[in-house]
Amino acid sequence: MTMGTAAVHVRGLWKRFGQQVAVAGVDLDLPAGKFIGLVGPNGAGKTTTLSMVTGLLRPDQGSVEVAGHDVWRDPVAVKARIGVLPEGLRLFERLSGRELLGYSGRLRGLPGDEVDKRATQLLDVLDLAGAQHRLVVDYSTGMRKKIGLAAALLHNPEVLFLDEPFEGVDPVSAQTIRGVLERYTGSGATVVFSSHVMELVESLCDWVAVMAAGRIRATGTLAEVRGDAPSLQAAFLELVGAGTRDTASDLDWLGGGR
Ligand SMILES: Nc1ncnc2c1ncn2[C@@H]1O[C@H](COP(=O)(O)OP(=O)(O)OP(=O)(O)O)[C@@H](O)[C@H]1O
Repeated sequence: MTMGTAAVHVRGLWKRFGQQVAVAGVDLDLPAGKFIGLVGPNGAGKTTTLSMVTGLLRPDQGSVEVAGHDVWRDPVAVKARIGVLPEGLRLFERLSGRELLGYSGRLRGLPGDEVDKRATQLLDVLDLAGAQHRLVVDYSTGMRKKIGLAAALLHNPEVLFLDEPFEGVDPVSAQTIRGVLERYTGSGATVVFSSHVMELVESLCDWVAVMAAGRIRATGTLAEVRGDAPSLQAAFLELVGAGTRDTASDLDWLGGGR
């Protein structure tokens, strides 16, 4: 696909869980070649939206195209072109890091020697070379995110989806992940990641979509979404209509040692 077109094109997306409306009519065009943040408070519908966009959860209504292909009519074409690091990532715990990459690469149809070459490079860049023969079950949270990221990147996808990729990751690993992602978008690929940490989104993304209560509240470049507000955080609080609840008097019993 060419630069300037939409990497993700969503129309009229809905998802209900019983009475709970998780996603309430989302329209979204995410530009290709950008580092994109999907931001919103807890429960905004980010994970539900990303699950529907990546073909993991069937929408009640609406259509999704990724890299020019319909996610629900042409799932194989879409899955070949995307990488996903889902929330609460499940990994094959009894494989070593290297075995996990070997397995992922073969599932993606890559030849064995190519998988080996790419796995060695990814393990190296992500600082996992020393732990490559340890079982994934013994990996720390940050190591799990990194090996999950390596598995999601192995087949060089056009679009990479990451649900809270920095949660539970220390600053050194975060910097490593960030370097890999910046290099990847620098070559024209698209990253879409969800987060509720505004500082992170502000420092990483060129483009953001703000979500609250199942709807998209704003989209555009950081400058466009920030507008006149002093920070993305301030713009965000205004957009999602955060109340000025008096927490201090609500919790008058808390603190002070007596
Ligand atoms: N499987 C499910 N069954 C019932 N309700 C669900 C389910 N998945 C999500 N929800 C509800 O849908 C809403 C949106 O949830 P979602 O996980 O998409 O939000 P989120 O923006 O990713 O939040 P967070 O930042 O806390 O992960 C929430 O109210 C949640 O309780």
